[in-house]
Amino acid sequence: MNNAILTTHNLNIGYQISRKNVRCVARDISVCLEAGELVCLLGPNGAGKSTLLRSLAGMQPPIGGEVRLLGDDIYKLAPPELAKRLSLVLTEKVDVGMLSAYTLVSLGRHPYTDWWGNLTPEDEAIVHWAIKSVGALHLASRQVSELSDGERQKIMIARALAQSPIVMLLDEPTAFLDLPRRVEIMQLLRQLARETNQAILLSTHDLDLALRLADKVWLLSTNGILHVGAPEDLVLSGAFADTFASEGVEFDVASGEFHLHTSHKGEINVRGEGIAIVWTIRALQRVGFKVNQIQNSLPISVEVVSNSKQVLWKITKNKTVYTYDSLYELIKFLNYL
Ligand SMILES: Nc1ncnc2c1ncn2[C@@H]1O[C@H](COP(=O)(O)OP(=O)(O)OP(=O)(O)O)[C@@H](O)[C@H]1O
Repeated sequence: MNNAILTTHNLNIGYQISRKNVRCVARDISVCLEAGELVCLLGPNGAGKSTLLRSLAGMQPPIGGEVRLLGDDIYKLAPPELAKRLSLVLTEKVDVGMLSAYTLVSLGRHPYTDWWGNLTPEDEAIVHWAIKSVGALHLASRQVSELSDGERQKIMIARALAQSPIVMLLDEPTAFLDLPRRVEIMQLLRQLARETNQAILLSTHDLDLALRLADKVWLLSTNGILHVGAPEDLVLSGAFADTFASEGVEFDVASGEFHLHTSHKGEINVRGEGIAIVWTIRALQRVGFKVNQIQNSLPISVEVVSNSKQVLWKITKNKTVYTYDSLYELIKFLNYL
């Protein structure tokens, strides 16, 4: 079934840097955004994520190719019609003066209101619904300038929702937020895509969250190629590791995490159960040990002994047993070996 809302054909994006010279950032992009999907646009710094979002939003003419929104060329749509179909949330903090959160969200109804911007009861209901959908009814009467970054981001999303678009584009909506707020905003956007059947595309540097929450990933590499697929498809194809390969850091396909290159310190046996063993393994890997949970014949072994009150680490080296009550002390001991 094809639920494509926004499609691109052989799109080349970039900048006209002089009369004769063009800087092409990415080329030959033929993709589509589908109804009800949350798509995360990932890529290293400078890959062209913001350029792509602006090009899809009709704010920056492409160097070649086309962007179609419900079949219409986006660059030929009249601005009011475009605003009814597409909303854009940018990262920059906008100076909105003394506006209340409610008033800011109600500006999202601008494409539908009369010349004076009067809201009908139906507009008011949509504004109320948008604020409620992002869980921000308690913020409605507050001044936007007094809101925290996370609170303001919710209000900006509500404003975009109030526009009743079919596509929402967001440039780094989780920048400046702490981890719980980032998870909350990403989950909210995924839920909104499902409930409103909108297509939502957001750029982010939150690779871990995108891997866990996105229906689809658009992965833009620095050579201007866009890889598209389920997050797991891009991990399995190696596109993820290749795109983020850099000196000192590598993507671990097995764990889905990025690891720093650390000098290899040797292999170590680890035994034990429960959550303490998980964090013991992480601590040992962090400092460069290869952990073995099966073999028992290695020169160094660690046993994690835990009860409801205490965790102890018993380390055996050359038949001598040393006991520590913190991973910090255990690692310190291993670093001296
Ligand atoms: N106005 C401009 N004129 C010419 N080149 C530009 C302009 N704006 C950006 N660029 C270049 O285009 C490339 C892509 O920039 P863009 O901001 O789209 O990347 P990004 O993936 O969003 O980066 P980041 O993750 O750092 O925000 C970069 O090489 C940048 O230097």
